[in-house]
Amino acid sequence: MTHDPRTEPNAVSLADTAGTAPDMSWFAWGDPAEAKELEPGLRDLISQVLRARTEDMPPVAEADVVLPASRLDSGLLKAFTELLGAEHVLVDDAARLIHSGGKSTQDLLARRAGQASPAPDAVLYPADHDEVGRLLELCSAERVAVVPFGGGTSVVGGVSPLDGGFQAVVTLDLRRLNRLVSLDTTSLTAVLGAGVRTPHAEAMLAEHGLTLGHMPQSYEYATIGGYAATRSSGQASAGYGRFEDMVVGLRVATPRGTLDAGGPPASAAGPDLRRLLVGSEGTLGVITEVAVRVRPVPERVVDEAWSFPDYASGVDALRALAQSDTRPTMARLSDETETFVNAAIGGREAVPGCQAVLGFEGTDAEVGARAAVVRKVMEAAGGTALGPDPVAHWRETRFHAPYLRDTLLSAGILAETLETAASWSDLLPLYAAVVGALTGALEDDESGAVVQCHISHTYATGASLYFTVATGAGTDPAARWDRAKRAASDAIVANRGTITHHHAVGTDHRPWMAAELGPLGGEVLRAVKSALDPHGVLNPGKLIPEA
Ligand SMILES: Cc1cc2nc3c(=O)[nH]c(=O)nc-3n(C[C@H](O)[C@H](O)[C@H](O)COP(=O)(O)OP(=O)(O)OC[C@H]3O[C@@H](n4cnc5c(N)ncnc54)[C@H](O)[C@@H]3O)c2cc1C
Repeated sequence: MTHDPRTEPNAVSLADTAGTAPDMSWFAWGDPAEAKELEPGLRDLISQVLRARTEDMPPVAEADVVLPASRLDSGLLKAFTELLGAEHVLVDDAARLIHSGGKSTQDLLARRAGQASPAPDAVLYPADHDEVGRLLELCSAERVAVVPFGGGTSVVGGVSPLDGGFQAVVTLDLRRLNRLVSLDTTSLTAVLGAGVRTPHAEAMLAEHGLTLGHMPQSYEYATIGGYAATRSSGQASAGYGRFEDMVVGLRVATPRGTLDAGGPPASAAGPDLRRLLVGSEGTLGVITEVAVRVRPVPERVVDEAWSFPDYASGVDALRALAQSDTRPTMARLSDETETFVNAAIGGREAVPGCQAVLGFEGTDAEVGARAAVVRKVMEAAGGTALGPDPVAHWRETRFHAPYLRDTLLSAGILAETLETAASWSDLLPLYAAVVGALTGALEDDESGAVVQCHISHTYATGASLYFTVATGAGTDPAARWDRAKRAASDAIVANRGTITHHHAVGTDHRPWMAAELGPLGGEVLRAVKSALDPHGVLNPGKLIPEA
């Protein structure tokens, strides 16, 4: 991404604002105080439904977590300290523990049981692009593995500090790259530091009446660089697009130097390098700045829920919307099981069939008209309008689910998610295959399983499927989930789904990447990596399939 002087007259430079939320808990999502204990009656009911004997699974005390000793030798420590300053090179156990992995259920199970291995040998906090560049040159020369770390919300092992066989591994926490670098109010673009978390980005943009409109469930902690590195998708993707659609340009530090990609609104100058770097998950370089498209803060939000007799008719309705010119900003459709479970959790009477929630954001003048056109499409597809209340309930509770997962884990119940996407023609067979694979892998003497699903991202040619699974933890919860995840991933690949729609690849989806890319596709990625990262120090063991 180039800093074009032609945009300078409109560029607004802001002071370096801290804006960083506190670290998340080492064993849970966010602030563990938010994960309330499960009421005994509710726990009995869930155990009965799951046919599981549940036992408490409290986390060990932090002092009892086993961390491998730091392997950083005095020469490396001195070199990092000279580069960043001593206060930005941490080798203490508390910093290494928080950076020992992401937030998948497997990550949480391991840490709750007292295992934080692997852990980074040091956590480094560079201040800007140049420091990141110099660190990468040093790590490449010294053969030290580097793991970029944004918010650490990866659920696929993306931030696991694997050393790739090198002498040491360091985690690069990018929180100090936290500025709104520039804002072009004519072109409606903003350049944001990679370490900016979403609430901070939105607060800085709101001062100018602007918004990014990217709201994944992890938005409180996830960062701009992390979104670009993983091709994230937010809850209002129908209107605002996926994060990659918002990215206008990128500045990336690599062991070989700086790569600037993108800038102009469109180009025919060969393959789009911006697209190559978006989704590269820290394996090709460290994203330090992202230029994004921004929009005016919506004047009005209109919500409407709908019910459909069954999932198939709801899917048809969402397809009709996605293929029409007039679309909502947010569209989600729960299957029968999720519709029932959501109503039960919310203490509401369940509507029969499936529930869809739609949201419209925009100007006063256009939102109502758009909602009216969409209403006709929903009615023609057999939907019954339920009014705005169910959507209001979803909006109130939508960011609480990660805390519920922690509550359930402490009570001996696994609740985990996985996702995929496919064309409209393949969607329902894929849905049935994944539900079958998960229940087949999990239903046993130890427990039954509840598998529910929703569509939350729609496109003209297809949609995503997001599965939530609840099952008793059993005697070996990690092995139990591993079995289920493998069965689901095999079913996804066999039924023409993508191995991931928005969670990214990391370590967990890597075994299925050869099937996703084909042999030549894998070779292309390996060739690009060896051009940018000749010694392979960047995020080893992630994303790129082995030869
Ligand atoms: C409860 C929960 C809900 C979630 N909901 C959603 C959702 O709705 N939509 C969605 O898309 N995802 C979701 N996720 C997944 C996750 O939040 C996203 O993948 C997010 O984009 C990660 O951002 P992060 O800043 O936390 O990145 P991290 O977790 O820190 O890193 C993710 C990957 O990107 C790399 N990386 C990070 N920053 C950089 C950088 N600056 N340069 C190069 N590489 C980098 C890391 O090395 C790693 O491989 C959810 C996760 C959780 C735990």
